[in-house]
Amino acid sequence: MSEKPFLKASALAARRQLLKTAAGGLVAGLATPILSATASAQTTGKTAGKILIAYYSRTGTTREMATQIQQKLGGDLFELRTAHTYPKEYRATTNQAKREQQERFRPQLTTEVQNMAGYDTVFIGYPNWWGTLPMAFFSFLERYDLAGKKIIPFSTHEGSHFGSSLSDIRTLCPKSTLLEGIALRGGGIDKLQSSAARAEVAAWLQKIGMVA
Ligand SMILES: Cc1cc2nc3c(=O)[nH]c(=O)nc-3n(C[C@H](O)[C@H](O)[C@H](O)COP(=O)(O)O)c2cc1C
Repeated sequence: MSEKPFLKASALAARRQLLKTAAGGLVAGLATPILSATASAQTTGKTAGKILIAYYSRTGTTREMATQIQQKLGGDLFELRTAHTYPKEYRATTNQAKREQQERFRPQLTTEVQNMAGYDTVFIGYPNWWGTLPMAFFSFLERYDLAGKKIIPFSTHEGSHFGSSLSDIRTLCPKSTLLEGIALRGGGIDKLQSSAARAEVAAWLQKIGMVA
């Protein structure tokens, strides 16, 4: 289950991203295609209709971050799920994911956002997979029109930080405004539930002006 193999593989991408971030900041522009439909969104009611927290998580680590964000801000939690599945075994999953990335596969999503037009801010949360977003998020960002919305990325990883995901988001969503995100080293749900990790998430939300 070790994710250490990714440290080397993605170190370059992470470094490139750091340089890009330092040079250009994290602000960018828009999105692509559309849709809306049935929901798997839940709401606390505090900020219903304004903030969407969309996430993909295979083993629950990124879900934990999404939940913490919702606890702080309210908004609607939305989990991306796919029609196809991944093997239980870690290495088999990474192999499948690698093939999907090489083939630019777009998984079919089985959950849908009911009214994307109603959201001003869309958090997108994902584990770093082979240096970028899981392919399910490519499906998502190509499917919904996020033009004019704020996109706030959050990610968990095992050494690659955001990898090249931020530039991939900019490419997919050129008319959205990409705010500063957070990438936390995963290491399992327990680690993300620690007070240190919670404090990091809270400080980041404050820094980007989402909480007073
Ligand atoms: C298919 C796959 C590819 C991965 N690729 C990377 C990677 O390139 N870099 C990295 O740091 N971690 C990589 N990881 C580790 C995950 O990003 C990390 O374990 C994450 O916290 C898992 O989040 P989740 O529990 O929400 O699924 C990969 C994991 C999987 C399953």
